[in-house]
Amino acid sequence: MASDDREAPGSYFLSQTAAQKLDEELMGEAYGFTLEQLMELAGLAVAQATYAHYVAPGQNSVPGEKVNVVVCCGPGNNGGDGLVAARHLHHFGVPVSVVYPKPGKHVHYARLVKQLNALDVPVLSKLDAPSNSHDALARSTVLVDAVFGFSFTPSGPENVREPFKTLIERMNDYDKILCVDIPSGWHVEQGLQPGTLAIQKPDALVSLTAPKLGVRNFSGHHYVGGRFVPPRLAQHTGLRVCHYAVADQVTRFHEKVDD
Ligand SMILES: NC(=O)C1=CN([C@@H]2O[C@H](COP(=O)(O)OP(=O)(O)OC[C@H]3O[C@@H](n4cnc5c(N)ncnc54)[C@H](O)[C@@H]3O)[C@@H](O)[C@H]2O)[C@@H](O)CC1
Ligand SMILES: [K+]
Repeated sequence: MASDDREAPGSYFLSQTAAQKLDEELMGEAYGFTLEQLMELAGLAVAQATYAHYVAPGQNSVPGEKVNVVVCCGPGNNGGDGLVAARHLHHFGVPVSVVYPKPGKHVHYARLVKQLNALDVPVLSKLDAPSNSHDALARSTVLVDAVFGFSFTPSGPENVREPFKTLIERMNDYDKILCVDIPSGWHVEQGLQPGTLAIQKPDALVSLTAPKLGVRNFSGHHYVGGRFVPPRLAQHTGLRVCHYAVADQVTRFHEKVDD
């Protein structure tokens, strides 16, 4: 963290309302971003974190093991981030496919799928659980969880509706899961709720713009991406923005949680 960031007042964490409001401000009159721009930067950050965490030589990649990435996408903008990430991972040379059981209606999602089709990145409607856990390929499959983000609201005892209920159940068979913005099914402000269907054991997380209150006690590998918040907006909303190295789109979040 840069010293001037450390001295800034405010919180590292966003409530659900604050996250939605920040988005609106970024895309409003004063700051002039478009959703497509923010999604592209968010998805690029997710691809960079996935590459750094599972593919690049280092402590989390096994030498000689071939990584396959499956990006599981939901119907909203969290799913859109996943579609963008899949395209960048393909360009990074990583074998990648997409599971997209219920495409969202916004025209931009259709464009993102078209871009994946043009690269022959498979876009499938369901995730098949690994048939043989001893199989080397199954072991090296990494999942990117882009099913639900900060707009997820539990719907009663059956907190996730189909087809995402089945998808999340299947995803829980894997242990290398990197979550986009918040683990799917978690309460945005209260985190994993006992007895609910959700990603149970996320290995890594890329919080976008800033971590949400629900991941305050997240104990896995925590990254932050979405490098687009103007300092003036951060100051005005009381948000502490993480420091990024010169050309990086992601940074590690390992601040002592003291606010
Ligand atoms: N400024 C930022 O941080 C940015 C955030 N973006 C992404 O946008 C996300 C928020 O996107 P959205 O507001 O579109 O919402 P989400 O992607 O969080 O999900 C909304 C969708 O999930 C469905 N849904 C909600 N609850 C459900 C339930 N219980 N069972 C089944 N389906 C359910 C809704 O019908 C809706 O289609 C963020 O988390 C982030 O990933 C980026 O795309 C752009 C920039
Ligand atoms: K998610």
